[in-house]
Amino acid sequence: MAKLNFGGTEENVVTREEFPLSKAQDVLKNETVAVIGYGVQGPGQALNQKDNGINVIVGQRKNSKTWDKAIADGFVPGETLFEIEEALERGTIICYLLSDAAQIALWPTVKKHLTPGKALYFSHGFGITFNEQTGIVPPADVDVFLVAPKGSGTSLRRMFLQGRGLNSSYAIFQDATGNAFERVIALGIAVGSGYLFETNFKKEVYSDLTGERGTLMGCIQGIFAAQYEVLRANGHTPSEAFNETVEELTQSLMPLVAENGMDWMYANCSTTAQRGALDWWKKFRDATKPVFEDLYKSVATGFESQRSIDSNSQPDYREKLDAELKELRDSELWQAGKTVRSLRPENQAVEA
Ligand SMILES: NC(=O)C1=CN([C@@H]2O[C@H](COP(=O)(O)OP(=O)(O)OC[C@H]3O[C@@H](n4cnc5c(N)ncnc54)[C@H](O)[C@@H]3O)[C@@H](O)[C@H]2O)C=CC1
Ligand SMILES: CC(=O)[C@](C)(O)C(=O)O
Ligand SMILES: [Mg+2]
Ligand SMILES: [Mg+2]
Repeated sequence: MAKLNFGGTEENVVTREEFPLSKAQDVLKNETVAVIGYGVQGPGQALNQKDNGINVIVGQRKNSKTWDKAIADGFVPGETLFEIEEALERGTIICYLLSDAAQIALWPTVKKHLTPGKALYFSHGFGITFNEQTGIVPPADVDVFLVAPKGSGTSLRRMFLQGRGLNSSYAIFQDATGNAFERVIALGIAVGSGYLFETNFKKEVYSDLTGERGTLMGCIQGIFAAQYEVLRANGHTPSEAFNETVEELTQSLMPLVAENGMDWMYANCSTTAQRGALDWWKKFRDATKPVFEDLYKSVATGFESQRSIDSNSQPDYREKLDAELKELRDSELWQAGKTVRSLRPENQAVEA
C-alpha cells in the first residue's frame, strides 16, 4: 500500500502497479462474482470484470429490459445470466448493485444465501451505515466491504475501454475470512478502478451524499440557474446567458481546472477576470457555506437517506423522477443549451 501526501495529510492508496490485474485474477480465481442488478453500476462493473477475465455472472429479473440488455452485452442465460436467486446461490462474492432503496426489499432473499465465507460487496456505504432504516445487517461469518467508483458506471466503463481507470474508494466493514483485504482490492482492480482510496462505510456515504447534493450535482445546477436568471432579468439573450454560465465553463475553463488546478485556469484568463474572480470567490464561499453545513447535518441525521428510501420505494418513483428531469430539460436554460450544443462541430450532423 502506498502512502501518499495529500496537501499535508498522508493517506493509504492502492495502485494498479502494486496490485496488478494478474494478482487480482489470482485472488479471484476460485470465486464466482455475482453482480446483482444491471442498472448503471451493474453493467460497468460486470463488463469490466468479464473483460478482465474474472468469473462473473449477472443476476437479474427475467422479462425485464435490463435482462435483455445483459444479453445484448454478451451475458448468456443459463451460463452467465441468471434469475436473482440462482445468481445469489451460485455467487461466492455478491455484488449488491440494486438501487439503494431496492436493496431493502431484496435483503431477506440475499441474506438467506450468505453462507459462511461468502462476501457481500457494495458500491456505497448506504445500506450498512443507515441499517436502522434499511434493515441490512449481514451475518457475522461473511466478509463485507465496498468499492465505490467515484463517478457514474457509464464513465467507469468508458474509462476502462480507454485504458484509464476511474478512482474508487474502498472500505472493509467486516473481515470474517481474514482475506477481506485481498478480496476487496482484487475486486476494485477487476471492476476497473485506477486508484483505490481507503475509507470506511460511514465516511464514504456521508461524503458521497454531500457531494452529489452539493457541488457535483445539486449546487451546480442551483448556481447555474441563479446566474442565468439574473442575466436574463437584465436583458441578456438566452444564448449569451447560457454561454457565460455553462458552455464556457464545461468546454473551456473546467478542462483547465481538471488539468492543473484552479490557479492554472485563473492564470490562463485575463488579468481583468483574475482580479474579479479573486475578489468574489470568498463571497460565494461564505454565502453557500451555511447551506453546505445544513446539507451535511441533513445527511448525518439520516434525513437524506430516509427521503431517498421513501421516494425511491414508491411504485411510480421512476415516472415521478422522469417528470422532474423533464422539467429541468424543458427549462429555458437547458433548451438554450440544446441549441448551443448543436453548434459544436461533432454535433452538427446529429442534433438539429
Ligand atoms: N449510478 C452510479 O453510477 C453510481 C451508483 N453507486 C451505487 O451503486 C449501487 C447501484 O446503483 P445504480 O447502478 O445507480 O442502481 P440503479 O438505480 O441503476 O438500479 C440497479 C438495478 O436495480 C434493479 N431493481 C430496482 N428495483 C428492484 C427490485 N425491487 N428488485 C430487483 N431489482 C430491482 C433495476 O432493474 C436495475 O437493474 C447503489 O448502491 C448506488 O448508490 C455508486 C457510485 C455511482
Ligand atoms: C456518480 C456518483 O458517484 C454519485 C453521483 O454519487 C451517484 O450516482 O450516486
Ligand atoms: Mg452517490
Ligand atoms: Mg458518488
